[in-house]
Amino acid sequence: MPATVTNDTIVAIATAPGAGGIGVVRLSGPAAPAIAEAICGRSLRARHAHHVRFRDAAGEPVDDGLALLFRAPASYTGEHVAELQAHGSQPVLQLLVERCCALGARPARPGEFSERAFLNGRLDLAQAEAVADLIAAADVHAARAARRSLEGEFSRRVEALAAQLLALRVQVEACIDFADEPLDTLGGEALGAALEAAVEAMAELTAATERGRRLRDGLHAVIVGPPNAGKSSLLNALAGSERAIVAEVAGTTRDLLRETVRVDGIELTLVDTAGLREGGDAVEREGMRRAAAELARADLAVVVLDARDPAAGRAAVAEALAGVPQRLWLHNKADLLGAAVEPPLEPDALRVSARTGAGLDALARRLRQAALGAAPAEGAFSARARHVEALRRAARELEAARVALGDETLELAAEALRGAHDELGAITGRVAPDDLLGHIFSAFCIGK
Ligand SMILES: Nc1nc2c(c(=O)[nH]1)N(C=O)[C@@H](CNc1ccc(C(=O)N[C@@H](CCC(=O)O)C(=O)O)cc1)CN2
Ligand SMILES: Nc1nc2c(ncn2[C@@H]2O[C@H](COP(=O)(O)OP(=O)(O)OP(=O)(O)O)[C@@H](O)[C@H]2O)c(=O)[nH]1
Ligand SMILES: [Mg+2]
Repeated sequence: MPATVTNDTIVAIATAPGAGGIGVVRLSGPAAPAIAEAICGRSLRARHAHHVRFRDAAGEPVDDGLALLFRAPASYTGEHVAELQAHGSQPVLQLLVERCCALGARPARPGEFSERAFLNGRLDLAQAEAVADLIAAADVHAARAARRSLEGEFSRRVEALAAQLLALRVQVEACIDFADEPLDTLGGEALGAALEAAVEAMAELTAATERGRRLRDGLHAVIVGPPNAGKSSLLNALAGSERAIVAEVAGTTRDLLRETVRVDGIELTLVDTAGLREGGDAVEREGMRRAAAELARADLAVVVLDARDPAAGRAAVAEALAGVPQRLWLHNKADLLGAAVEPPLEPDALRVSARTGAGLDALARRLRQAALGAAPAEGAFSARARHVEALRRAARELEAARVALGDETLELAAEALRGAHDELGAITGRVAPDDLLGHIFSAFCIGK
């Protein structure tokens, strides 16, 4: 664990900027009690609310409010913490911060309170990230999920898997010590079974973490299809306003158009793209290139075809779809279908009309399913792309361990298992390089 200087005392306004009913200045560090007591002009009993006058250097009252003292280690950061709860006036709060600094505190960096909570073992890294995600949550679903991660739901699952991997490492290391004997006689079969179980647990946790990541970041869905199929019309229908230009001529959309829309409580980044077809002028070809690049990063491709001739555009998009994790096929302009000539619909496709709105409810449900996966949202925890990536790397290491075990190259298996174990450690911060911590905490707001 990286050691940091925590013999200094930090201070920041903990409440949001702007005028408010109440505003809180928070101090953390060894001098927090003395600084707060100097400003309040009296001693403070830990975990008691005192109604006091906050005074400046000249003894003039700055404001009256409540003072709270938390003695280490029973505080958010694990250090001495003091709070001056004043009226929510920015000038008053700034005066109080300046006074704290004159008395020996220094302004906190973004996320520094939570960083200290992490460094003092009050929160692990995934929990500290969940604090920031809770604060930034866009809706109650995301907030509830962040709350579960803050409570340690995600961390416990990561740690359970890490314990499984540790047990495997111990077994493999033990076998290495008896390298002269064949693996069979050393319980190689049980080892293989334990590794399979870990692979399965890893896959399960990765899927749940993916869902948690989508709860936090939303689903990145890219609308693609042949020109004129109604992609821009669909974006407008889902966004509820005329964001994109719609026109009868094919090749209307050239550039990417991004919209954040909420569908059924899920945040979606929807991206409208240029229609894909052979040929086109230079601008249109650039548009198609951008569409393909956007697709390569998508969670979901929403493929829009013309319901009257769905086969027509399919070939043009097929190539671009390779590698996209999920696809949703739409036959748009259903309103133009005469009942008698309906072309058959493939099993997973939806028939919609961006013009009349028909089928858009069903589409919303499918988008929600795509975002959350098949599992219900109950019990969902929030997670970040960083966590998903670490789990993916861990899964690759496990795969390498499986191959190595099959080859009876136990040193390689041990090495791969160690790699997988360390990846999990980086999620909770058990193994955390300094630059990772700096990266994570600097994205917090000041005062958190
Ligand atoms: N006024 C105020 N409200 C706040 C915070 C705060 O710092 N100040 N929080 C800050 O983010 C959150 C609450 N988080 C907190 C976490 C731990 C402790 C604390 O004193 N923990 C001790 C005692 C445990 C107990 O008695 O429950 C400990 O863990 O040992 C306080 C607040 C949200 N609301
Ligand atoms: N009848 C009917 N017309 C539609 C529907 N959706 C789109 N259109 C019409 O189809 C034409 C093309 O729509 P756009 O939304 O611009 O199609 P696009 O796929 O974005 O086209 P490009 O940007 O050129 O690739 C317009 O004239 C729309 O009004 C629909 O559901 N029903
Ligand atoms: Mg368009």
